[in-house]
Amino acid sequence: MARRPLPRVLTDRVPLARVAQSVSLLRGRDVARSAADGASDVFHPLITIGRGLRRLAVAGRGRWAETPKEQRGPALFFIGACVLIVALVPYGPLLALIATMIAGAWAGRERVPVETGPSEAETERLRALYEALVPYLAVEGDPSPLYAPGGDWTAVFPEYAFDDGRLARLRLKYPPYFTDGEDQSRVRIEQVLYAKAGRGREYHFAWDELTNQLTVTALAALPTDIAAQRFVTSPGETVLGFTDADAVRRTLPVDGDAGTRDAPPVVWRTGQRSTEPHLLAMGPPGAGSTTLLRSIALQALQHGELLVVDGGGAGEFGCLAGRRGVLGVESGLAGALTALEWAAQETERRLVTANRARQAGRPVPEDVRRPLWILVDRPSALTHLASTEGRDDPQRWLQVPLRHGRAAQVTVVVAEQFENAELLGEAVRAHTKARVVLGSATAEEVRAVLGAPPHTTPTASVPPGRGYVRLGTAEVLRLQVPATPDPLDEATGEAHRQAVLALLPERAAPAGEEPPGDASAAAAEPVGPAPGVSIVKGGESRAARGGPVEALHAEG
Ligand SMILES: Nc1ncnc2c1ncn2[C@@H]1O[C@H](COP(=O)(O)OP(=O)(O)OP(=O)(O)O)[C@@H](O)[C@H]1O
Repeated sequence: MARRPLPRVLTDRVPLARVAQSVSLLRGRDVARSAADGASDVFHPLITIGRGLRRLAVAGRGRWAETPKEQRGPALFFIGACVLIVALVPYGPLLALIATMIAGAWAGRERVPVETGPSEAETERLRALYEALVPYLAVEGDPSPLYAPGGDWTAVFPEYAFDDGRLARLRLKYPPYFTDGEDQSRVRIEQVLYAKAGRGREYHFAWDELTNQLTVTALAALPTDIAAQRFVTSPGETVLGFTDADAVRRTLPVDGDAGTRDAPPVVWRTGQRSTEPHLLAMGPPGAGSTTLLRSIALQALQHGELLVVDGGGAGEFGCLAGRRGVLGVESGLAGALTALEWAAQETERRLVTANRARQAGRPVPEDVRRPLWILVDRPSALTHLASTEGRDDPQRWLQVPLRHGRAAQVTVVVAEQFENAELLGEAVRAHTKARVVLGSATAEEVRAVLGAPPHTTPTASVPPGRGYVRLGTAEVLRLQVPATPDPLDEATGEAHRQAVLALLPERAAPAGEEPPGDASAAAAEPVGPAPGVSIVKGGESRAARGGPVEALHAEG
C-alpha cells in the first residue's frame, strides 16, 4: 500500500525550526512578564511609600516656601526640639521611622480621580432642557434674563442628579415675573420638563413661589404588594390606600411580599367631625373602583353597618351578602330603590333620635351612633334603567344621606365610570368632598374630579388600583389601593382570596339558609330586613318619628 506523504509543514525543517524558535520566544516573554508582575507585587508597598515620601517632601518644601521669613527661625527651632525629643524618648527613632513610613504609605496611595460635574451626555441633556424652557421663561426687554437662547444653564440649574443617564432630580430657578400662581402656566412648564427629562417615569413637581424655584423629582412606582388586611386605625378612620412617604406624616405597619414594613397610608376620616364625610371614586372601566369599595366595606364592617347597591350588577359584592353588619346587597332597580329609600329614612330617624336625646339630656343611643355606610357602585346604570322604565331615580334617595349624613353617622361612597359622569346627581357632585381617580386619566380628567391637577406626570403603565386622591382641599396625592379582589371570582389568587375571607364578618344567617339581600337573588328582590332595622315607607315614618324638617332644623 502506498504511504501518504506527510503534510509539508511537518516535513519542512526550516519552518519547524522557526515554529520552535517563536514558541520559545513567546514562552520567554511570558516568563519576563510574570516576573515583572511578581516584582511589582513585592515592591508595591515600597513603591507606594516612596511615592508618598516624595509627595510629602514636595508638600513640605511648598509649605517652607510659603512660610514668611520671620517665622522660619521659630519653625526651625520647633522642628529641632521635636527631633531632640524623639531622639531622647525610648524607641523614639524607631517609632518616628514607623510613623514616617505610615504617613508615606497614606500619602502615596493611589487615588481614583473623583468624577465631578455632569458627563458630556448629561450636559447636553441639561442644555437641551434649558433651551426648551427659553420660550416659556424669557421675556423680551428683561435686562438680565435668566433664560435666553444660548444662555448659561449652570446659572439656573443649581442642583441636578442623574441615574443611569436619566434625570432623577433637578432644581431650577425661574424669573420672578413667571406666573407660577396660574395652573396653566405651571402645566406648560411641567409638560416641557416631562417631555425633555424622559418619558416613562413619574416626576413630581414642587413649586416654591417664595424663592421662585421648581424642584423636579423622579418618583419610584408605588408598591403594589399590599393586599387587604387589618390596618391599625382608630374607629372613624378608613385606609383608602398607600402613597409617597413624604406626602403624609403617618405610617402603618403592613404585611407585603417582603414581610412587615411601615407604609404611608392615605387615611380618610368620616363621622361627625369629618370635613369630607362622603366619597366619590371615578375612573375608566376596570380601573379598580369596585375593589376600592370592597376594601372600604371590609374596614367599615369592623365598627359599622353596610348597605351595598351594585349598579354594575355583576355580583362583585356577593361575598358580603348575609354577613353580620351587612344590611343588604342590591343589584336590581326595585331592590336598590327600596334600600336607598330606607337609607334616607334611617338618616332622618337617626337625626330625630339624636336630637331628642340631646334635648332630653340623655346620651345618644348606640344604634344611632353606630356608623351606617351606603356604598353605591355605578349608580348611573340604575339611573339609566329607571329613566327607561319611567321610575324614580335611585340617586334621588341619596340626597338626605349626603346632605345630613355627617351628623347622623351615615357615610355615602359612590363609584362611577368617567363616561357616565354626567348621569351623576347634583347631590352626589356637591356633597362628596373626598375624591379618588383611578386608572389612566388625563390631567384634565383628574382636575375635573379632584378640582386640582396632580403634581405628578402620568405613569407609563398604570396597575389596577393606582390613581390619585384628594381629601377636601388638601393636596392631590398618589394612591395605590390595597388589592382586595372578589374572593368568589375564580381568577382570584388563593393568597388574596384567603386575605379577603379572613376579614369578612361571620354569616348572620344559619348555614344553608339563603342570606337576605344576596346579590345572586332575583334582581327585583327588596333589601332584606337587617337585624334590628325595618324598612318603613317615607310618609308613615315621618309621621311616626317626627319628620325630617324638624330634625334638620334641630341639627342646624
Ligand atoms: N388595588 C388593586 N390591586 C390589585 N388588583 C386590582 C386592584 N384593583 C383592581 N384590581 C384588579 O383589576 C380588575 C378590575 O378591578 P375592578 O373590578 O375593581 O375594577 P372596576 O373599575 O370596578 O371595573 P368594572 O367597572 O369594569 O367592574 C380585577 O381583576 C381586580 O382584581
